[in-house]
Amino acid sequence: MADVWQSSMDHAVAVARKAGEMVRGALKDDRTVMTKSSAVDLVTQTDQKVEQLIIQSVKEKFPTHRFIGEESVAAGESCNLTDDPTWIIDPIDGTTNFVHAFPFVAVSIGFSVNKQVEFGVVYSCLEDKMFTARRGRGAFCNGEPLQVSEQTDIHQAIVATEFGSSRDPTAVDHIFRSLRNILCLPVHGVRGAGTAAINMCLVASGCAEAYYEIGIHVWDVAAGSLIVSEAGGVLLDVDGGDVDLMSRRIVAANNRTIAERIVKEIESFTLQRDDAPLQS
Ligand SMILES: O=P(O)(O)O[C@H]1[C@H](O)[C@@H](O)[C@H](O)[C@H](O)[C@@H]1O
Ligand SMILES: [Mg+2]
Ligand SMILES: [Mg+2]
Repeated sequence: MADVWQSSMDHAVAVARKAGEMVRGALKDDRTVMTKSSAVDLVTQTDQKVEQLIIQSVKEKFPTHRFIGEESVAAGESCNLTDDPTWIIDPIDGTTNFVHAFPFVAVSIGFSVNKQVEFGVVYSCLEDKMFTARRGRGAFCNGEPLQVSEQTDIHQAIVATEFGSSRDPTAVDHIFRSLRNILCLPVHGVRGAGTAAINMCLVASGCAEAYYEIGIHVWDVAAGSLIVSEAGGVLLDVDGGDVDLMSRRIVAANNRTIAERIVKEIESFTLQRDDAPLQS
């Protein structure tokens, strides 16, 4: 049966590739670092230019579609997911990596309809890996099918996580205690690529058993969440309930056994939701 969202997905792949070229081109040149929510929440002109490139090109082709873009939200746009077709964009996932030329940087584009992610595209542009997933039709990297790891023993797992961009001491204490719990299980290792989207693609590829983080935003994980689930993985909230992409918390794992084991070790905390009303 023809796929009603195929042309949108094709466009997402094409524009992610174009965006990736822009990111690669700017890697050595763009040193105009600005900050957002904290001194370590970085943004560059390239983040802003790439988001504009993606939004403009989508608007020309699909004028009725809506957008949630990281840099547009930073500039004051609302972050509400409606039932309308919505492009959820992180122009550079891994801006800190980009600024330091640390070689994991992604363009992440999720597309949701009726609040459900229909396709996800993560272009790891320095590795030239194009990760894609279409709901119900599997996940791929450069056209090759992806499958999560079969490991069910947490002691033989690699777990990915990040420290995030908050330096609030209470939040950092929670993060460290969770990390300590997980390290001391013990697990084989803890890793972090510096980007939520690539961490999730590593789970989808079977290279890591799980990824969890508190503090991410919907644009970090919209595309990656579908890539993980279409590769056979599971998504949970850090308290073990259903994942909520607006809640800023996620566990993505190869299977439920690993996901639930990790949940037991996470010291959870709550942050302001992405869709909280704007403060005037
Ligand atoms: O701001 P960008 O788009 O680079 O994304 C974020 C990462 O994806 C997080 O995992 C990570 O922990 C950081 O919070 C980082 O900000
Ligand atoms: Mg991001
Ligand atoms: Mg970003």
